[in-house]
Amino acid sequence: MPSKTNNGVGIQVEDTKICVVMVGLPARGKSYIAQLAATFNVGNYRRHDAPQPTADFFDFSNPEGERKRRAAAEAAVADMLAWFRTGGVVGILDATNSTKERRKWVYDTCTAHGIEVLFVESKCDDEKTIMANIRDVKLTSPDYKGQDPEEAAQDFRNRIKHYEKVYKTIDGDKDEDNYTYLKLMNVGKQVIINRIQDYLQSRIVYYLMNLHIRPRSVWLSRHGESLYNLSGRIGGDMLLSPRGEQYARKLPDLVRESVGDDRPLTVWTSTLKRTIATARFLPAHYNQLQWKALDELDSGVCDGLTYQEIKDRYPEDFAARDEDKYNYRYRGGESYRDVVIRLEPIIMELERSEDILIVTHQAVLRCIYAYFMKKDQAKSPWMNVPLHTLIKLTPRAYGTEEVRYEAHIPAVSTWRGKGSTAKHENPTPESL
Ligand SMILES: O=P(O)(O)OC[C@H]1O[C@@](CO)(OP(=O)(O)O)[C@@H](O)[C@@H]1O
Repeated sequence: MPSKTNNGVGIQVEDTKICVVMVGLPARGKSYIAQLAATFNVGNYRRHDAPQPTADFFDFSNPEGERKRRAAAEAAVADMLAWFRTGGVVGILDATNSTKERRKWVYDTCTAHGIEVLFVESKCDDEKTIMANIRDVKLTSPDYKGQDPEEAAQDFRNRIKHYEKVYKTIDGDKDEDNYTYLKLMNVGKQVIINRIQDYLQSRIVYYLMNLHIRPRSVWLSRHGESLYNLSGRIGGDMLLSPRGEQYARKLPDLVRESVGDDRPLTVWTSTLKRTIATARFLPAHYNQLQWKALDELDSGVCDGLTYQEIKDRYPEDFAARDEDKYNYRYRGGESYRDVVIRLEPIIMELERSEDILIVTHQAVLRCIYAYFMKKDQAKSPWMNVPLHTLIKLTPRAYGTEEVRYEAHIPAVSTWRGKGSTAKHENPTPESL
């Protein structure tokens, strides 16, 4: 019997481990979807042996190609199993897994190791989406690095043709009816769900059903420098300093420079004065929404104190927070882990949306940034996120692209190193 544990939101869940196995032809958004957890991308293993193969490598009647692709799949699965043994919970096996034989092998191997399998098939016959994916892959895949874009696109189309010859959709016939699977047709227009059995599987399905693979960007900004930032106090609901006010006035230009004039944008702020004030000069035709879930980490009894005051009044708490900043919960307040959990609806809505600009706070921004950049959430509380900087994140099949726009308006640093109570400390290179 599997044991039961608390999943951090107060719900008892079975101690399950799940391998999400992607299925589908190339250029159907699989790698894009798979960006979102610990991913074992068979292509990355194959590139050790065959860094930039042409399309005929993927011809299923090419024995050399077959052998190398099989070896890559075995290496990826072996590493994934080792990762599960170190405590991993949800792993993604990102490959085409386009034949029944390959799926059976993955299924048998995982279940023999006590790991549940959830197949996620992305089917798509919408030419526009496929072309956009081909363009994206051609621009970002290491397979085509340094190659002529047109030739790369043609070669990639030929590769897809080879896969089409052997590809079998998961059709729920007698061979595959016992599998747990989610089939997403044309980027979620139609969805088929088969044999979803437990809590974790249903959470993954809920999450995947909210994803889309259309191109979009997310812009992130902290509020302008606040009066509390100036005095080194945390939390509160203060207005902006004169330099913070300057940033608010400059933000529309920074946004225009990055977004362009006619692209529609939705702006999300927290419910606190400093983010609302920072967003107030943005064009009136941008939809603006305030989210309680974007409010700054609640510092409970320490709200409004400086780090020195916290250390003087609550020395044990100060030390405990430095010891484990991600899990430490302020008395009467929150931990970073709490913030990550309360951000779930925000992440879900972000995944459903097109272009969004979020004006929020240091702790919240660290968590959102870590999510998109696949950084370890447990390390994110020590990350430096400077004031007066607009960050543009664009999720792509092979990672999220980042561009930063600096307003060149001076602001204090609110970064703090472990053990320090300094008010405006300079960030260390590791924190950047
Ligand atoms: O978790 P640490 O590093 O203490 O930083 C979070 C803190 O960042 C601050 C600034 O120091 O956020 P904010 O951007 O909202 O002003 C504090 O209010 C908040 O408590």
